[in-house]
Amino acid sequence: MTRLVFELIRPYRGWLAIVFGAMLIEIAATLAAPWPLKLVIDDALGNHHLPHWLAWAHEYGGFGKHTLGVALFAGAATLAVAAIGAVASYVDNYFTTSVGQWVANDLRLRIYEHLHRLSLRYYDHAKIGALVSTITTDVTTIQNFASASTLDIAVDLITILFMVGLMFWLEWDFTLIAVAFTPLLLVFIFHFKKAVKAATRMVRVKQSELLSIVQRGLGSIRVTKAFGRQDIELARLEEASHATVAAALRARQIKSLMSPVVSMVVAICTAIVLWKGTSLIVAGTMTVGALTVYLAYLKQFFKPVKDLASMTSTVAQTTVALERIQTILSSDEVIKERDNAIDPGRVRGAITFDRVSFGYEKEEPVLHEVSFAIEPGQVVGIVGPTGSGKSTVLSLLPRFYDPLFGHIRIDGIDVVDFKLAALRSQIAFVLQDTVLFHGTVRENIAYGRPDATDDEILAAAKVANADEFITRMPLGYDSIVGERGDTLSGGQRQRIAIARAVIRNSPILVLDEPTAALDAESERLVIDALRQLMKGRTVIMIAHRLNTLIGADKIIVLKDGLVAEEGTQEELLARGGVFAELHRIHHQTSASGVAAAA
Ligand SMILES: Nc1ncnc2c1ncn2[C@@H]1O[C@H](COP(=O)(O)OP(=O)(O)OP(=O)(O)O)[C@@H](O)[C@H]1O
Repeated sequence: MTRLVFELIRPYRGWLAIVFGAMLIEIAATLAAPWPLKLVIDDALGNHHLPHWLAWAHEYGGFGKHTLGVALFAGAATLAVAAIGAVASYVDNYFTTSVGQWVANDLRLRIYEHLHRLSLRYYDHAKIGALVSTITTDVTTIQNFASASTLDIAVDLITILFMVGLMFWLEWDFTLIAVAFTPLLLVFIFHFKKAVKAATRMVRVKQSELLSIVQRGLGSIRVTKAFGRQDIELARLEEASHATVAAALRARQIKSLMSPVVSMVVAICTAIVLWKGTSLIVAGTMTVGALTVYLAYLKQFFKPVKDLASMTSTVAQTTVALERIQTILSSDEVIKERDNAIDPGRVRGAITFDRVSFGYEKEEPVLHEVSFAIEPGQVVGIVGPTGSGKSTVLSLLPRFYDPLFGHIRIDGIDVVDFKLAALRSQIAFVLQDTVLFHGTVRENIAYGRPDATDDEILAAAKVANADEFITRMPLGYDSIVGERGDTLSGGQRQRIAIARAVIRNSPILVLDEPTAALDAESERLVIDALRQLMKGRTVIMIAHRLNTLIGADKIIVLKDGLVAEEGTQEELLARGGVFAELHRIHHQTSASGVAAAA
């Protein structure tokens, strides 16, 4: 974690040096502030002359030659000290805020970039709400800390040291009594730090859970409404919200003890100083001015101590935030690219699976030694009962996951030897349910290739049978779709997805039953568009409904993660195995469906 902190602040060390300089000046100003008061009490009102160490001031405008001259000097000194302190404080604030903002910016980008590099395996377990919470709240906590307290702790410690030094110089024995309670305070603060940290961590965990629940609940609002289960969602939120309140109150309870304890210690020390100081003045061994400086210091001496005490909670929050960020950054479930990875340019599209075994969890294999070969330009259907591993086979091809054993090759090159971007650019997807991003239709089509020209986008939409409905939209290609944009029908979304794939122009096309959710008319339009898209490409398509195996040259039948059969439709039917059985069930259900409808 320390490494992370150093990495984060390294680019800003110049600014931090300025901040540190400004803070030292502030400390000097703080230490100097009570001295003019001492001058007024001891020298203006007392012996009417500046002390000998200020003799130089006699030369200037009569400062110090008479009572009011001393007072004038004290006044001028107060102003000068305040002005220097104010400038230093401005510089300090300006640069610390900048450091805070930029550190937060760097962190956000770094986490988001890392999240994008993580493999889908990571997201099988991760809670998106918690990740959102880290990239927003935890980063803001660090930003606030960096802006407000980065060097405050160091400065507080330095101030305390200097003050104790000066107090010893003024009256050492007296100081010993005054600060005798401080170690007790430090022990107290140290012990509380641990409790505060644990409580803070719990608060953040509960807050993240809250966000996850809201995110999940709103994400599935259609289902919730359809089943009228708002009460369950509300109850879930209520429970999490109560847990958050309980955790926050527990943390508050611990933190609330800090301030009163410190205040009591301050009061005890001040009482001792007042009592002992007065007796010293009466005995003539101490001046009234010295006691004033002493009391001012004592007040200021406990301010940093108090700050440090209250900072324990800020420090705890920051440490917890850093821990949570570090957990994300250190998760290395990344699909790794080899150092000597290659970009072979456009492939021809030959695909081989060579004894590929895979499981989402190591102990639960989903694919067992799956082997098959696909020629460039072939159309291959993958069929099999539900849960047999069809989608899994497809997600291994672009390396969403890596196989546990075996090799997947494209044009004879192992997919792990490709540069990731090069590998993925060879493959276009049209899936069952297409996600449209918030943006124009144009941008959504160009998502397949951001540098596509308007003409290319138009041509792709035409091939995808999408141009006709897009031009009928009020703003045509500039209509906003996706989240909170115009809603499109399932068939229209699929045709935009096909246009996306057309524009990507990849040699390999992966279809995961893109017509599954469509009515007959939309299905006809989409299949028509797909036929156009499939021309000249290697196509792997998953088919749950066997009639969607449009013009497949070959069918691979999976069962329980094994390749059960392979061949053309005719061959497989003739064989009377798994495929023939699926075919029989399929026709039976279609027939009974037709009978029921009749
Ligand atoms: N992300 C995941 N994490 C853990 N297990 C998974 C994950 N995705 C799928 N599985 C499991 O892997 C097995 C194969 O799933 P897969 O989705 O590949 O089958 P499928 O043949 O495509 O099924 P369907 O026809 O229902 O879509 C199933 O047992 C499934 O529960």
